[in-house]
Amino acid sequence: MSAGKADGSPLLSIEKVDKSYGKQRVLDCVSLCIERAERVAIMGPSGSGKSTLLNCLAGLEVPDSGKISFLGRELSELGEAEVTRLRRESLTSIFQFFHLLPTLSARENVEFPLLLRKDPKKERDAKVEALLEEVGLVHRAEASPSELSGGEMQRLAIARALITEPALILADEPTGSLDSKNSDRILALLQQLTERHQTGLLMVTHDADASGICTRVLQMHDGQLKENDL
Ligand SMILES: Nc1ncnc2c1ncn2[C@@H]1O[C@H](COP(=O)(O)OP(=O)(O)OP(=O)(O)O)[C@@H](O)[C@H]1O
Repeated sequence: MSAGKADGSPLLSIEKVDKSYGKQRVLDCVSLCIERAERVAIMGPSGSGKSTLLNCLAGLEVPDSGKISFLGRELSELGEAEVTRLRRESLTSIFQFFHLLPTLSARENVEFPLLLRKDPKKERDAKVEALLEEVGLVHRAEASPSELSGGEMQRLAIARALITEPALILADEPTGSLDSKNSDRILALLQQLTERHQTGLLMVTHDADASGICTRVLQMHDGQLKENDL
């Protein structure tokens, strides 16, 4: 079970986070609180700081000041190994260009996070099979990622992101490289699976349809985050 899931702290708490590259302030006093199983979209112009915020949340960038807590645990107080484990198991990501492992089959890509934490084979097989079924890819389980369509690759990436039952999925333009039919299918799947598994979703997107599956939509402008009136 994911650390801290049972206590009363919010899923994610961001308090007054600042980040600059040289003289450019990219995140300007960003604060945000996300409750468990909430789906939140961040929209805003190119260069406004959206990916930088996601990178800070994923532990890939370190804010200059401010506080980020995930399930009550402050990221800056965790060691590198713990942040890596968090990203692998509790706070997983999906991306515009999927980031699948090209030398592994579809099934092995989904299984990989469970192998890393040494789950027994029987459990791994059952979980992988169930998730491949949920994303409609059982028939493509032995294919390599390069043999899959863009929509199939993103469905596989979603299965891999969900296999460890994370508390939060970070999604950076998850429909950015898909046509509208595949994009609709991915969004429906993301909504359905995050609801079913009670997984939080924080999505950066330019796509109004994508933000439509979220319960809250925020706007980023010049490094500042503002809530939309829906
Ligand atoms: N590692 C870096 N070093 C220097 N500047 C950076 C770095 N990463 C991002 N930036 C700059 O910070 C600003 C914000 O970038 P960021 O990628 O967060 O924007 P974004 O809102 O995600 O944009 P897009 O919608 O185009 O992906 C941009 O001006 C970018 O050039």
